[in-house]
Amino acid sequence: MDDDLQKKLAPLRERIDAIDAQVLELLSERARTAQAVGMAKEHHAGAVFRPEREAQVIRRLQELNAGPLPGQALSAIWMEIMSACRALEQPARVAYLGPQGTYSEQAVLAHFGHAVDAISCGTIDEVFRSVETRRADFGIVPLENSNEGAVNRTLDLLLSSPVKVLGERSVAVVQCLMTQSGTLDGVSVIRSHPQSLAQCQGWLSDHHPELARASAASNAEAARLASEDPTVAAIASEQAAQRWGLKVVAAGIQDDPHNRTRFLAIGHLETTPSGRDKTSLILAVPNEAGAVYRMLAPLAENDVSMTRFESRPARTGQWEYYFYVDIEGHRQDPKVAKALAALQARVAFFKVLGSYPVSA
Ligand SMILES: O=C(O)C(=O)C[C@]1(C(=O)O)C=C[C@@H](O)C=C1
Repeated sequence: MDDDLQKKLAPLRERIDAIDAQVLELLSERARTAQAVGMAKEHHAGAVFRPEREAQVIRRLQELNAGPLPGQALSAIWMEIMSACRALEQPARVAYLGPQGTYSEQAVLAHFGHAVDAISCGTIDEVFRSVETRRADFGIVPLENSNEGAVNRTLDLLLSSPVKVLGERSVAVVQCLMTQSGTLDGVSVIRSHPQSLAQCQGWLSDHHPELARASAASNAEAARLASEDPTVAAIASEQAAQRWGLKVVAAGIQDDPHNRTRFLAIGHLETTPSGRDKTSLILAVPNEAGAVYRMLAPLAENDVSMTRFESRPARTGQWEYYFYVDIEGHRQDPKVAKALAALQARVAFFKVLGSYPVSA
């Protein structure tokens, strides 16, 4: 390194070393305090994971932040700090739709941090079952993709399962084309999950119309197959490329650059209000004129905003539907409680999936 630069860097790096020592001291102090919280909770049989508290910690720091670190960086750092502190109290077991390297795994890490026991499941049903049987404390399930719409299996299982929704997490989908060599030489087929192939079909037709496309059980599985066969290219996340030792040929090849998938965190917890929450419901009304309008009137009358409305056939063969509705606010907020009480009195089916903090 050039001498002048060395001279300038040495004192700055010394300063960084000193600051890191201070940060470490404070982090250790924070961790000891979290352990004390853990002991108090154990004494009172309180839950270790408190989603509303974690949301408040991050929102407060976002407000205090004067830069230069961007808010997103702060959230990611503090998520990991809380994850590590939480694990000192008790490590969370989180079931997700595997294998490793899927966007579901990314959602686990973004929502709970890295200090968790992540349990890879083969199907969305298995994620629910793991939580129901308490093999896992929590689960992460895909709910909807901004291009492809709702994940119907998740909607159906939310209807039948006793688990609660306790959080949401949106993950940017950045599809990458990857091979063993980092080129497409000798490649004859591109493999991925059908939904991912659909999300990249414009790019594939423009750039590689000559290559066959074949489906795989998941993107991560496609990456695994590519790691074993030089004639296979996979479309998957960058994490999957790392996991399977593949090189990225092209990144961000999805046709919609804003493509995102929203996941739900499920478990047995009831959250308390965090100050900015939403509530997810499933409703059904008799199949008659004006029924949906009447069903929703209590929301408007109580000034409660609806942020999502999705229907799913009830499979009675009668053209009846279940409605999946998200509203702003926590079920314990007075105006939400009032709206829900009025709503419940008017519908044929009423289920509160959960109230939980709006994700940052
Ligand atoms: O405040 C608590 O209840 C804690 O256990 C501490 C803490 C944290 O590290 O800040 C850790 C885990 C909880 O999910 C929430 C917050």
